[in-house]
Amino acid sequence: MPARLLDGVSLAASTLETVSAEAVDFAASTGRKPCLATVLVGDDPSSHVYVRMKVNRSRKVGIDSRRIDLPESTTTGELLSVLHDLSSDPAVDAILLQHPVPAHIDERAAFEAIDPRKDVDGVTRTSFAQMAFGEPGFSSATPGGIMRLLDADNVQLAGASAVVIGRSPILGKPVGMLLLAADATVTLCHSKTTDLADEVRRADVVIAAVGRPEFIRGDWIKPGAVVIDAGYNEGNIGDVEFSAAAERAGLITPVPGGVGPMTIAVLLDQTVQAAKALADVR
Ligand SMILES: NC(=O)c1ccc[n+]([C@@H]2O[C@H](COP(=O)([O-])OP(=O)(O)OC[C@H]3O[C@@H](n4cnc5c(N)ncnc54)[C@H](OP(=O)(O)O)[C@@H]3O)[C@@H](O)[C@H]2O)c1
Ligand SMILES: Nc1nc(=O)c2c([nH]1)NC[C@@H]1CN(c3ccc(C(=O)N[C@@H](CCC(=O)O)C(=O)O)cc3)CN21
Repeated sequence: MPARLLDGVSLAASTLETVSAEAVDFAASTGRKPCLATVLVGDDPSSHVYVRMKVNRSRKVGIDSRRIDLPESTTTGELLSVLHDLSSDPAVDAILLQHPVPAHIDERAAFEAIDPRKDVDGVTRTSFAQMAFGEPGFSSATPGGIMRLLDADNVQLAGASAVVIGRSPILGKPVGMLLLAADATVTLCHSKTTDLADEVRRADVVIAAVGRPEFIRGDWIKPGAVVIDAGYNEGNIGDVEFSAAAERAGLITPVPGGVGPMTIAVLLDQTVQAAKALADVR
């Protein structure tokens, strides 16, 4: 029996209705809109597309954005200085540094230059620790979106075997922590994993976060499994071989229309939460 679809478009739309109402309330009480700064280093065309989507969506829900595009040749020191300035700028509530940065930049140092109170993309070690310990704080945007999708469909995670393919700092690793905090038995796979097919075959919940089109084969999927495809590759193609996987899965996210819209919804939700929290202490 073919899988049911997990609809990220409608969950994102309902989330953003609430976010938009909160942004209006914030503006009414402070006289300004919440403000998200996006920082992009280099000229990767798909990164520009993602940032543009985030900026457009912000505007629609009543969030201002400040776009900072830096050249490929930017040094770690220059990037840290931009991020420190944004962190101390009272007109900025939230900061997103687009991953990946060029290889010559120390990405971890850059993420740590973001004030954790403005870390709405959940990339600092403070946010990571909060996710790992199940404490309140900002989730990484995509992992947070994945958890909300699972929750909206009442997917049982306690005791489930969850297999994550990918361990990037913005996706695989933090989603692993959130699944663990939800009492799943978690396996994180990566490029050195010896038998990926074998790991995936055991999974009740599969999270694909590799960045390779249709890399996860449909016939690896355990019948009835929940398949979350976070991959977003050239041509709007996910990391899962969708049509074959949908024949076996119980529940599956489409690409587009699954995880992507939820990433932006969580980012903007957390932007309004950051603005409110900062306004209280300023
Ligand atoms: N929809 C959204 O909102 C959203 C958000 C973020 C990312 N994405 C998409 O998700 C995908 C992953 O993004 P990312 O930023 O996490 O990518 P990334 O930083 O390039 O990380 C990719 C991960 O996949 C692993 N990997 C690579 N080749 C592998 C192989 N042959 N077998 C097993 N694992 C392998 C890597 O392992 P090593 O660590 O060993 O190198 C790494 O951990 C991309 O398609 C990206 O566009 C979508
Ligand atoms: N720091 C950081 N945080 C991120 O969340 C992030 C990055 N970096 N780098 C790039 C990836 C890719 N991301 C995204 C975010 C949203 C969509 C998205 O909304 N996709 C829609 C399709 C929209 C369209 O193509 O028109 C979808 O339905 O999947 C895709 C990729 C977010 N990403």
